[in-house]
Amino acid sequence: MDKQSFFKTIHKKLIVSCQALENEPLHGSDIMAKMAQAAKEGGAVAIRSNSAQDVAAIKKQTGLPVIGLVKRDYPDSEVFITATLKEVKELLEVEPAVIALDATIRNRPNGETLDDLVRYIHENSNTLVMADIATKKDAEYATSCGVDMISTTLSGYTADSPKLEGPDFQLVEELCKTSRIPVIAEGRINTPQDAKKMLELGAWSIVVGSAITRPQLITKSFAEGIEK
Ligand SMILES: CC(=O)N[C@H](C=O)[C@@H](O)[C@H](O)[C@H](O)COP(=O)(O)O
Repeated sequence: MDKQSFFKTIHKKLIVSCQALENEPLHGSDIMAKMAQAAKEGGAVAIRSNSAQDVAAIKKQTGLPVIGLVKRDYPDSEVFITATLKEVKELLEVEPAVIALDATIRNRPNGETLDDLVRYIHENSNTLVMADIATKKDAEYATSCGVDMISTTLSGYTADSPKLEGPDFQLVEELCKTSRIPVIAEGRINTPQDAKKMLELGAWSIVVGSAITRPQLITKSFAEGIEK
C-alpha cells in the first residue's frame, strides 16, 4: 500500500492494537489473527501487532494494513520496541505496511541510531515508519530522522514523560499544532469518548489496544470497579 493510500485509509478512523506477549493468556499468532478479525468486523481499518509471526498471520486473516513491531529487551538500553536492525529485518521479511519503532531520544542497543534504521527501511522497502514517542522533543528528533508519522505510544513509559492514568491529551494537542507529519494518538485510550476527543484535538488517527484486546485488563476494571 502506498503512503497516500495508507494515510487516506486510516484518516479519522480506528486502528486496533492486537498484542499478547508470551506471559499473556492470549499469546499465539492464531489467537491474535482471530482477535484482529474481530477488530476488523467491529470497524478497525488497520491493526498494530507484535512479532513477524503475528504480522503475517494477521495480514493473511484480515487483509488489513498492519503496523508491525518487535518487542525485545536488551541489557544495555531501555529501548524495547523495534530497537535494532535485527528486529527491522525480521519485520521486513513479512512486509508490513508500517514498522513502528521506538523513536525517543534514548540510546539504542549496540550504539545503533534511529536515523540509520529509518534510512534502511526506506531504502529497502515500501514500508512506512511510525515513530513511537513520549515527548515533544522526541517528536522533533524523530521528524528530523525522516519518519512518516508520529505516535504517542510511549508517553507515560519513559523517565521524562508524565505518568497519567488516562491518555496524554495535552501532548497530542501540542503535537497536532506543530507537527508537519501526521500525529497518531495512542496509549491508554480507554473509551470511545477519549478516542473522539483525540480526533477533535487533531489526531490523524487513533490506536486502541488494551481496552479492546486485553480481556484480562478489561475484566480487572470491572472486578475492581464493583469493589469501589
Ligand atoms: C507502552 C507499550 O509497550 N505499548 C505497546 C506498544 O505497542 C502496547 O502494549 C500497547 O497496548 C499499545 O501501545 C496501545 O496502547 P493501549 O493498550 O494503552 O491502548
